[in-house]
Amino acid sequence: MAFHIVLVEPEIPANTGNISRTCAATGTWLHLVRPLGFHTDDRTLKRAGLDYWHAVKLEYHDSFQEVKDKYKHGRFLLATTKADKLYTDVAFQDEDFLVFGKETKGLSPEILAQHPDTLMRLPMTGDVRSLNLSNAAAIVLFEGLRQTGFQGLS
Ligand SMILES: C[S@@+](CC[C@H](N)C(=O)[O-])C[C@H]1O[C@@H](n2cnc3c(N)ncnc32)[C@H](O)[C@@H]1O
Repeated sequence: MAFHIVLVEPEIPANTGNISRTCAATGTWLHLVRPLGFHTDDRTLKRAGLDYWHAVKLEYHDSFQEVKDKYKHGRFLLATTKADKLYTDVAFQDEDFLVFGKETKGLSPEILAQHPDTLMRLPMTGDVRSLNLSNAAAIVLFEGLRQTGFQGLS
């Protein structure tokens, strides 16, 4: 049993590398939806993931729809600055799919419209448009892990 992180068309290799390390440390699946803004042998990607890539449960997909078709019974929770609901008000469940958008544009209006009831946002103040992708993913994932009693190894 584990959470799933879905990155839709990620562009910056260091962000995906950081998230891969977080996934490896927590037993979380990582789903990368193409097109990716980097080659999978990118040095920055590898460096950010350190030598933990072998421990990542990794899948590639050609579209977000492909993820949904494969995991028909999955619950997809979408992180977006455009949500009303705070991520801390979500009751996370083991096996949830936590979905994040690309660095420049976020999730498309079409994808957001498919899941109007499961959008969540991280609170922000000031003129900042958004948080860094890998920070947003880690914050949401660890809230889900906290709620579901993840203890890790001592
Ligand atoms: C760098 S942000 C995308 C910024 C994009 N300009 C936008 O406005 O959506 C990359 C991804 O991180 C997540 N993210 C960043 N900040 C967030 C926030 N405050 N609330 C929810 N998700 C956030 C979202 O999934 C977003 O698609």
